[in-house]
Amino acid sequence: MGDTFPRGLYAITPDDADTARLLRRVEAVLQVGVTWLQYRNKGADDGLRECQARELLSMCAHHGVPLIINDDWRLAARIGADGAHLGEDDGDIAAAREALGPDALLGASCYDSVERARRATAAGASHVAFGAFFPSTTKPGARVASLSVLGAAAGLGVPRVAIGGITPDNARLLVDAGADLLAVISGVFDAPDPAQAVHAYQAAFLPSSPSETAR
Ligand SMILES: Cc1ncc(COP(=O)(O)OP(=O)(O)O)c(N)n1
Ligand SMILES: Cc1nc(C(=O)O)sc1CCOP(=O)(O)O
Ligand SMILES: [Mg+2]
Repeated sequence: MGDTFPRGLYAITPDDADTARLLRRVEAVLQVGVTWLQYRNKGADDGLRECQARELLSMCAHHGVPLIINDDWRLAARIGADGAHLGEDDGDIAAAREALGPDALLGASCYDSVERARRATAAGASHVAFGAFFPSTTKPGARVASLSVLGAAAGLGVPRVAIGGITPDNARLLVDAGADLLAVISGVFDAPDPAQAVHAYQAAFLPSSPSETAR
């Protein structure tokens, strides 16, 4: 069943008030290829967020990459984005599903709770996110999740996203534990070479080489 789920890198934008610079940074990553992009900007006012979201949506459409809007399903609906991501303080999943329609990507933050993921899926979430699995410089206060939550959520029938402090070095651990998508901010956008970092995350989804499995 999980064979048909989307897999790969789910890049999330860093807070950047300079729209031209943000678009350059994202373009470099989209050129290599990511599975999904999330627009997240915790520092922008409503006007800047809508402007940046609209620019990113047209860039993502050009690259064939779905754009998911963090926090604000109304903004996602207004601009025709591909979906929204909601945490525990970001509104009602069922209301968002109703507004966005049956085909929208609708993610729910589930932290370390399979029960929360079960409820979110029943309310209309199309995928569920767990984390933080490792210390995150972006969100130092994030709640901690254990690897076992990914396996425990396998039966929900929706893709499982892992987030929080994910680096190319720990990425395979999460994929092996059941993550379908790896959601990453700093590991991509703060990397000295973001394009090279994208390749490194993509490698975590490839089968292990025979020399690695023999070890
Ligand atoms: C893919 C993904 N997973 C989790 C989050 C975190 O959502 P939330 O808890 O609402 O925190 P903020 O991102 O809004 O600070 C996410 N954005 N994306
Ligand atoms: C936005 C966010 N949510 C988290 C959660 O655990 O729900 S961790 C996190 C930060 C992710 O950024 P980085 O890849 O730089 O660690
Ligand atoms: Mg949120």
